[in-house]
Amino acid sequence: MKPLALFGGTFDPVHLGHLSVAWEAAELLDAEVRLLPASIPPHRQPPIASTAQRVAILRAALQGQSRLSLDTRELEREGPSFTVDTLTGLRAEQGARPLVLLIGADAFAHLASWDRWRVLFEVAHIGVLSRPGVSSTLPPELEDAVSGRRVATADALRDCPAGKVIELAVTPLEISATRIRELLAAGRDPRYLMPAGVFDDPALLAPYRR
Ligand SMILES: Nc1ncnc2c1ncn2[C@@H]1O[C@H](COP(=O)(O)OP(=O)(O)OP(=O)(O)O)[C@@H](O)[C@H]1O
Ligand SMILES: O=C(O)c1ccc[n+]([C@@H]2O[C@H](COP(=O)([O-])O)[C@@H](O)[C@H]2O)c1
Repeated sequence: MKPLALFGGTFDPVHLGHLSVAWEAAELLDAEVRLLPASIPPHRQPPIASTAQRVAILRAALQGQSRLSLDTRELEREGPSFTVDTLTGLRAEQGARPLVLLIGADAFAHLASWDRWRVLFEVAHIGVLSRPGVSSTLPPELEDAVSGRRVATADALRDCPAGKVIELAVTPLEISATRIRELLAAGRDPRYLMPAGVFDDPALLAPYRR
């Protein structure tokens, strides 16, 4: 069975960096990949756009392809969107199917601060997406937890449902939602940093314009 990979984020807003790495992860892992917007991201300021606005941008961004889809389960839960709760729910739903949590290298370096973070390895594999300017050196506590779990090939993720860590060397794209918010707030048009469909409806990016 194809692994199911979840790519969580605030997506405030989604950009071509997200979509490109998610697409490459789908290819490298031969997996179904779902983008998983957080309702209340646990470790940052609340998003600028509302949940409905972020979802509308995601839907526009995903049009015209069928490899990446949207999973809105975190938006239906109250309180902070703890990833461990989401993956535990998915594990119950998906049986022994391999699950892969996709995380950018910057977010992965902070994994040891996540809620019940050691449980994550019991419910899913982790796919770490390289990101420009982010070192692969981990804090000692996280390195201890990860060493012994690393695998080099995607095939190794199919042998068991959870517990492995794979580094995915994706094409570096130095795009961030922070930069896109800055450009929009300054009245600029980040047209080629975002998927074309998002610009078809000017209302979609209105929350970020001043
Ligand atoms: N250009 C990129 N390359 C690789 N991973 C990325 C890239 N942009 C975002 N990610 C990863 O996508 C996930 C969701 O990120 P998020 O929605 O916070 O986007 P962001 O661009 O980092 O946003 P912000 O600038 O608001 O912090 C995280 O795991 C993050 O590391
Ligand atoms: O579960 C946690 O404690 C936790 C702490 C920080 C981040 N996360 C998740 O990591 C993903 C990326 O977060 P962010 O803040 O980089 O957009 C998103 O799915 C968050 O819900 C999860």
